[in-house]
Order: sequence, then C-alpha cells, then structure tokens
Amino acid sequence: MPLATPPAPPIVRNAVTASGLWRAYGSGEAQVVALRDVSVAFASGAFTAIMGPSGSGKSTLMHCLAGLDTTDRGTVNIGDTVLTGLGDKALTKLRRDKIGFIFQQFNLLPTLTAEENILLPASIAGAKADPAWVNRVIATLDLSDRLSHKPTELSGGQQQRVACARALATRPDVVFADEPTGNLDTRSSAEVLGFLRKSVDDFGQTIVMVTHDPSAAAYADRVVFLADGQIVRDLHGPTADSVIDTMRDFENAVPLAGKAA
Ligand SMILES: Nc1ncnc2c1ncn2[C@@H]1O[C@H](COP(=O)(O)OP(=O)(O)OP(=O)(O)O)[C@@H](O)[C@H]1O
Repeated sequence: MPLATPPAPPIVRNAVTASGLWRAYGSGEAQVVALRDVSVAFASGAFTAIMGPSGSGKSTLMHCLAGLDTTDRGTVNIGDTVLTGLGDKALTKLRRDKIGFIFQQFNLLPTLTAEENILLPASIAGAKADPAWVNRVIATLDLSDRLSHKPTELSGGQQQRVACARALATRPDVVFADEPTGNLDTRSSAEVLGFLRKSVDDFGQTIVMVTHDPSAAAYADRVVFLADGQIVRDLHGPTADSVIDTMRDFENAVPLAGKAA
C-alpha cells in the first residue's frame, strides 16, 4: 500500500522582520541606548502587541520597524523589501504603499470629512482605493452615517474608528498602532480593539500594536515584552492575567533603569 504523504506544514510568512537592531540617542555620557540587538519577526495575518515599562524602547522599535526612525545597526524587512538603507523617496513610497498607521491622537485632518480622511492616503499615492473594500471596512466600523462629518463633530471613539478605516483603506501589508486606545474610554477602546481583532480574523490584516494596557494586549495573538531595549519575553495566546503575571515576573527579574530601589 502506498504511504500517505504527510500534510505539508503551514507556511508562516513574516510581514515584518527585524534582525540585530541597535538604536542609541545622544553621545558620550548622555547616550541612551534605546534598542540593544533586537531581533523579532511578526507573522503575516497575526495581531501582535508590544509591551514594556516606560522608556523600554517600544516606540523606538515601532518607529524603526515602520521606517519613521533610522537604526544604527541591523536590518528591517517589510515583506521581501529591505527597509533599512532605503533613500527618502523609496522609504516614503514603501510607507505609503505597504504600511498603515494608527496613532493615539487620531491625527485626522480637521478640515476634511471622515470620508475624505479615509480616502486621503490612497489619493496621495495617486491611486484609487477599491470602493468595495473601503465600503466593507466602513460598514464593519459602523461609520456609514458619519462619513460627511468633520473630526470635531465626532466622538473620540468615532475619530479613532475613522483612523482605523484610513489605515486599512489601502490594504497595507502591516498596520502599526501606537497606543490606539490611550485616549479612549473603556467602551470605545473595546470597539476599536474589537475591530482590530476582526480585521485580523476576517481580512487577514497584520497588526503590530504598542500598548500599556494588559486588557488591550489580550486582544492580540502574541505579546512581545521589551525591557531596557531588549526583548525579554514572548507570550502567545495572552490573557489580561497572563500579561500582568509576565510583566510582574520580568520586572522583578530584570533591574530596570529608573526603577525605584
Ligand atoms: N529622540 C530621542 N532623543 C533622545 N532620547 C530618546 C529619543 N527617543 C527616545 N529616547 C530615549 O530612548 C529610550 C526609549 O524610549 P521609547 O520612547 O522608545 O520608550 P517607550 O517604551 O516607548 O516609552 P513610553 O512607554 O514612555 O512611551 C528612553 O530612554 C527615551 O528617553
């Protein structure tokens, strides 16, 4: 009887890969090393949270991954493209075509309507966003009856949902979210995080999110913990409790700069 061929293992494609990243600010005695030899990969179609104490290097890592900051050493790949070493023009194009951003402060343009804000990145790129796709994103975010409103006519939660729609409108390879719920109340936070989760589950979106909040991190598939510029833990299938326990565990184990004696 012929032997059955074993099923091929699932291929995990990485949307973002960082190898040996170093980043220091200042020089001499005032130098701060924000990233120390960080290597990490973010699987395509997964939701990853980055956590760690204040000053541990979370924003620096995200900015280096997104090409918003330069690295001193190491490489960053977005898909097959090596981001590190690209010139300004190529970097701008890569960010525009392949990366979506969601910020704590929403960063919507006040003079534009919600719909114009959502379509702006595609129009800057000189492309037309796929209307069927944009409509699906807008419907999922429950924004259909808010499209003609200016940001000041929207609540914080609605503004962040507009920012989410804007980030997804171009179908980027990865969305970087920097404390996306930092300015929101509990209910709006749950709506935004629920949408980010749904965009991963239903649309196969890749999301990398910096957060301080263990219950926000629990929406992710995985949590990467930074301390003093290094990755110190990597937790899969997090819950709010396991995130809190992990932080307690490494905060006790690692002497963190600035921690009270
Ligand atoms: N532009 C800069 N110039 C000088 N030092 C900087 C700069 N950006 C970051 N740093 C320093 O690098 C270290 C890491 O900062 P980073 O903002 O990445 O940490 P973080 O974990 O995001 O902090 P927080 O949670 O408070 O936002 C800190 O010591 C910070 O003071």
